[in-house]
Amino acid sequence: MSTPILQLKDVSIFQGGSLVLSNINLEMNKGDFVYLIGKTGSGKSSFMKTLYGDLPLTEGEGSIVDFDLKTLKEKEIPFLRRKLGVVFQDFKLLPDRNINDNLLFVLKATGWKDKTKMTTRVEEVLTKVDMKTKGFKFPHEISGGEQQRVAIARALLNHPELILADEPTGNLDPQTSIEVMEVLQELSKNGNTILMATHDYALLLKYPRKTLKCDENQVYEVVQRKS
Ligand SMILES: Nc1ncnc2c1ncn2[C@@H]1O[C@H](COP(=O)(O)OP(=O)(O)OP(=O)(O)O)[C@@H](O)[C@H]1O
Repeated sequence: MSTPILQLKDVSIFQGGSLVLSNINLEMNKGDFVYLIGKTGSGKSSFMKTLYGDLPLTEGEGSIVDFDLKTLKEKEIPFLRRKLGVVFQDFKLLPDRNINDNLLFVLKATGWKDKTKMTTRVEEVLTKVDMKTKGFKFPHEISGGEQQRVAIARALLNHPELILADEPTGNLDPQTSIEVMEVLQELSKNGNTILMATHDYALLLKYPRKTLKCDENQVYEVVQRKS
């Protein structure tokens, strides 16, 4: 059997010396889709930050895309991030360049050299999120939902083994949230592995998947009934 993409054993997460979450146990394998839910301040972002190396893992055991989170060194973090696709609530596109150049910038920064291959890859990921015809536009010239789709395309550039989406629909209206969710569902159907933090319960009901809830410093699985 192949090793899990993500494995957490008895992990506790701290912020500024205070316990945020304790006794987290989670295993994710290729193709899994898992939601992380919980109220504001319950620890979802701290959980995500631990996974992409922004918050050190000090208690428990954790491995992610073949990196050991407990022994992760500062200089390994860029290599970890290359195997992850991280999507944030606020898109984080560079405002001073168009969509194509936003994506090319990431490819250059991650070591791509061949111009033709780079252009092809940008087209491929923009096609996946249905944004191929808008690559010439600047971020301020497209809607919030479109910006988030571009941010998802950017996350896909280096064929991530795991996509971490932290409140990807947090800034979007309900209809646009569904459009972004459809993109994530399609990626999931095609074998991508996705962990998504959200407080949007309407999405959970519409797209039921395994759900972990952060509450009162604990993380536990919520059983959803499929209708
Ligand atoms: N840099 C920090 N230093 C100290 N405490 C922090 C820091 N960041 C977050 N916290 C605290 O950790 C707890 C969890 O915060 P976190 O941002 O992980 O929650 P969240 O569930 O993601 O909330 P939200 O939905 O508002 O983003 C909160 O009590 C918060 O005040």
